[in-house]
Amino acid sequence: MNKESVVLVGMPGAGKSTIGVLLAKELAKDFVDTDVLIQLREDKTLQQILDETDYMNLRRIEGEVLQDADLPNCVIATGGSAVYSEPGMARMRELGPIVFLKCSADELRRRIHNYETRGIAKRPEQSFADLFAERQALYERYADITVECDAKSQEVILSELKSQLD
Ligand SMILES: Nc1ncnc2c1ncn2[C@@H]1O[C@H](COP(=O)(O)OP(=O)(O)O)[C@@H](O)[C@H]1O
Ligand SMILES: O=C(O)C1=C[C@@H](OP(=O)(O)O)[C@@H](O)[C@H](O)C1
Ligand SMILES: [Mg+2]
Repeated sequence: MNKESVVLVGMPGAGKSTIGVLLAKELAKDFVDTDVLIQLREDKTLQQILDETDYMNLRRIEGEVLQDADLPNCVIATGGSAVYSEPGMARMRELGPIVFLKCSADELRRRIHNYETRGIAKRPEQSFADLFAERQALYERYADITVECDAKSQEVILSELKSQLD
């Protein structure tokens, strides 16, 4: 049996957590959301971590969680800021292919209306457009597979993703 994992990366709102669960079910793999691993390890919500410290601390913790990940045979939904940790992403690559769920800025704005309060690990004054541009390059750098997700149902994305994995 193939014990490889599949790692999903992309902007907040790209669908990593929701598509990840569906993909895990279809591939008969476990599902892990690294945001949940961070919260369990810290015994705090992501928002609490951001409120009590800062975005760099959240990124640091996320990097450690990714580096320590022992997650064979899983679909792994990472947080949008996972790509700031080079060692964390190196560990993800050991576990399996990295899939970039790619959405345009307009599509993300349609899906997510609470960018200021959603707990994004960004500089306080950083605009969404600036964050989008900065991150795009990082997702592209790490992606083995890219799935364009604009204006597609979750079912269509899932089937395109599965055929690219085959
Ligand atoms: N293909 C899609 N089309 C429209 N909305 C979607 C799609 N995929 C996910 N969503 C919605 O976008 C929001 C963010 O999804 P989520 O899986 O939490 O993203 P992420 O984990 O990448 O931040 C959710 O409300 C989800 O239902
Ligand atoms: O992009 C980000 O900076 C973040 C995205 C969140 O995950 P999702 O991408 O699943 O929303 C979560 O990891 C954290 O709040 C920071
Ligand atoms: Mg998520």
